Amino acid sequence: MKLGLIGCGNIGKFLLQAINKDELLPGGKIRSIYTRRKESTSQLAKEFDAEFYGDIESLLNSDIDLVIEVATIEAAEEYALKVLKAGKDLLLSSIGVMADATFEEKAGELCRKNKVSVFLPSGAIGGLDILKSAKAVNGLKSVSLTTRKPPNALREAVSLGKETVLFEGSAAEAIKQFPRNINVAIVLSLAGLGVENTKVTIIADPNIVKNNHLIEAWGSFGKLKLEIENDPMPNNPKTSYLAALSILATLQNKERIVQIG
Ligand SMILES: NC(=O)C1=CN([C@@H]2O[C@H](COP(=O)(O)OP(=O)(O)OC[C@H]3O[C@@H](n4cnc5c(N)ncnc54)[C@H](O)[C@@H]3O)[C@@H](O)[C@H]2O)C=CC1
Ligand SMILES: O=C([O-])CC(=O)C(=O)O
Repeated sequence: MKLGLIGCGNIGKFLLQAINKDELLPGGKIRSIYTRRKESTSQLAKEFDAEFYGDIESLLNSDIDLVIEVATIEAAEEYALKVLKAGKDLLLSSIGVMADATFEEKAGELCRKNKVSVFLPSGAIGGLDILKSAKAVNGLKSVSLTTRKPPNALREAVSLGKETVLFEGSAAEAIKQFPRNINVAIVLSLAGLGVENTKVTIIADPNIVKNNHLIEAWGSFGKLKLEIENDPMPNNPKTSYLAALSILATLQNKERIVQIG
């Protein structure tokens, strides 16, 4: 698998180490990287035997077949469709971009036309397999997500003395107000009841140090209650380590003949 990266912060560096150094994706290599930070990324690219490109067109013209976006929703909005137009598969970490139905439709059209795919990792949560199974017979009735993070992992590091509910509403509204923090709500919506019908609560809790996500759902299958207590990435408390792991796992799974789940 010949891979390109858009963005190279915490998750990007994790992938460089895991794939190019630790060889955790057999036959896979990150060959090309695009960010807007020429100095620091060129240095990183050299260290991990990849090529730095200062513009997206050059990245897309390089010898890669799948692009991993690990930047921001804004970057995903700007570049995702270009990736598909260029005939490359796309893996998105900023899944919030898919909350926009028009964007999702355009991406689908390009995938069909160019015979490419979009991969959406489960990110910092789990339980998507259960929602998908429940939905198979339209038997899913309710899905909610309660995200609880330390204040420094939320927004522009809110400073609060006590537990505070910052948001209650739909996943569609949550991602508008918290584009850096709640991509998980959108992947949950896509697997389940959609962005308008997935309920989200975001709590800043000064008494915790981990990123906590509680998923509750019910339907004709029964009831689901799944709580994840995520260790944060060492250099970015906003991002859970599991989000980075899930990208690597998605790439590993793509190569498997026996598909699990
Ligand atoms: N699906 C999920 O569960 C989760 C998804 N995420 C998504 O992953 C993204 C990356 O996370 P981290 O690596 O921790 O963030 P980070 O802030 O450490 O790194 C982001 C990188 O993207 C680059 N970047 C920003 N805008 C860009 C642009 N327009 N063009 C090119 N590069 C650009 C930055 O220079 C930086 O290198 C987050 O912004 C978030 O959207 C994060 C956590 C969980
Ligand atoms: O990493 C997490 O816990 C969740 C997150 O930031 C997101 O979904 O954007």
